[in-house]
Amino acid sequence: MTRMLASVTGVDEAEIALSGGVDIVDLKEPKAGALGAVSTQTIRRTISFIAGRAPVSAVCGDLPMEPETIRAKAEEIAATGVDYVKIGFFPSANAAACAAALEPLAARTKLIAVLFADLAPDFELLPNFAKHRFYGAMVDTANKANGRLLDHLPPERIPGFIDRTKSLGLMVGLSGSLEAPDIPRLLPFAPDFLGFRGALCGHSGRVGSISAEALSQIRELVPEESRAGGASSVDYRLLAARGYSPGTDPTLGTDKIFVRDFVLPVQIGAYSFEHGHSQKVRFDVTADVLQVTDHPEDMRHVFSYDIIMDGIRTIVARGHIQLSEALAEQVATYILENPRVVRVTVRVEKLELGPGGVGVEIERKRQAAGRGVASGPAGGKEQSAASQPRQERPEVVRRAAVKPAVVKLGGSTVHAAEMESWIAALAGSKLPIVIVPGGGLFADQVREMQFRMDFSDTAAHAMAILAMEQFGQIILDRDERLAPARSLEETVRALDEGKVPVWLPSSLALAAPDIPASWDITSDSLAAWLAGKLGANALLLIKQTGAFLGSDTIDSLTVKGIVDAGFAAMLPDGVDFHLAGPKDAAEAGALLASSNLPGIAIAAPIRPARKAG
Ligand SMILES: O=C[C@H](O)COP(=O)(O)O
Repeated sequence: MTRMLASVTGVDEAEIALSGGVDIVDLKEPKAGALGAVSTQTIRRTISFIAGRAPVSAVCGDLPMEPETIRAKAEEIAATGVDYVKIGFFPSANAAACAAALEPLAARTKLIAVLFADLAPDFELLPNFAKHRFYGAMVDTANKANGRLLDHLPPERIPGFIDRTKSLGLMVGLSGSLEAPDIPRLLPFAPDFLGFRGALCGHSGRVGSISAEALSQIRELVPEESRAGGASSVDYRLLAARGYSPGTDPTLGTDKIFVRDFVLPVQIGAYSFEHGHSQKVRFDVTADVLQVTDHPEDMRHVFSYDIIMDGIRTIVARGHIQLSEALAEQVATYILENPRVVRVTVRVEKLELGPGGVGVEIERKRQAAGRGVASGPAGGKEQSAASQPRQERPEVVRRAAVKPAVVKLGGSTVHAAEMESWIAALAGSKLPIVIVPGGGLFADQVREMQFRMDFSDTAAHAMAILAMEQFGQIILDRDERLAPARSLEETVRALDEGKVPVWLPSSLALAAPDIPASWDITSDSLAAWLAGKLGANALLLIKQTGAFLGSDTIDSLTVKGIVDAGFAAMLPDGVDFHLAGPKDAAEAGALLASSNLPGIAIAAPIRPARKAG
């Protein structure tokens, strides 16, 4: 859930912020620069007034990037007892040294590094902040007269910043002259908080005073975490402005929100001559959006067309796309993730392949049940596992002392340099894990032989499972802390003995009635299946690609082919799903040794309530 941070100058404005339900009260003097500091006396008085009703942060000021200057000021601010200390990192060769100088303080106070979108922020500093035990990082703007955050950091670059910061275990925030229309554009990227000052001051501007009315408008656009123990005070009809619409008013109709003639340079095409450069592509999108009121007055009541354009930009920024159909499908999936959208038409047109345009137009609708993005059977040839009665977990699992995470190591890493580091990281995990080997190159050979020798999917499925065992033997061969596990009993025993079990799937998987013999079911789905059998807390898929984002969903990952077609239906409810790619290998060892999973968390699919039993 994204929290709301409000920058205030002292007790008076803190009172307005608290009354307005702000999640984090941030002390800052706007007249003294981008990160103008207030006096330590003001900080202490404000902390005393707030009395624990909300966390308090305070900024250190626009300081020169000198390690000793930064450290001394941060110590002074921390001594007031604030919950978070925000430190500005302006462009400097000393930035890394400044981060290092703060490590002793970071060990006892939550430090948040502030980078500036309008000052060419160096995101390569993010691993430094993590290394020196910072608590979080955020982006703000330094020159408040020079535009908003999105003017300097375009929407398509934000998911990468957020995902990388989160993957380093840092809290992540966005701010920088944010205004009401920016909020529905930024919430889909799931930052931990959005920071505001200017938008809270109404017409008086950020050096004026914050107003209760302006703050209330912003508050209603950032979904409020339901207060512990109390019912959420939020009117869910208003949450619809950001797509939070558990139950919109059925008496109201739909609006058509459209984007027309939106032309972008896109790397697209299956032909070799279409690779290595971009071509103009025109997008026409029309979304049927559930109304939340028939008297729209402001951003709380509308679905922003910016969300459509940001989604297209974000998808296009991921890299080369083979087919117009795949691009259209990804755009439709992204837009349908917003629960208020009930139908979307997407037209993708290449403009440079001839005198006219060529392309595709698709229409996709939301499934009526539950108005969620139904993730029904993933198109497997047989009945999907999700629709089959769940089998009871064996006694040995129910009695197991630990609930592991299941980690699938992609077989395509078998020839990659980082495979060794992945295996070492997994073998050294303090988090109880079970490794599921991918089929990778061995499974590719099965597909090729099936094409040449024309044997059945059933035979191919069995051979692909044996392919997983072949890669499993390679993994086992690399580290003595690993142990083979063919049954649930062997898996639990290995965990109890402090070993890391490597699942050799043929015994269990070939006998399982709820695993269809289909190419829709690969090691992704089998890892999800095992997670269900073991009652795992989490499932991590380690991929040889990094072409995914925290804003991805299981549906979008399926469309992109990053998870297999059966995965959505096979993933059990309640299992946290994570994805990691090559860039996560470097930090994986440290994270696993500290019982953390590498990679990024992917939102659980919205599923119609499953029938009990
Ligand atoms: O982090 C919060 C900042 O104080 C935001 O201030 P601003 O909205 O005026 O850029």
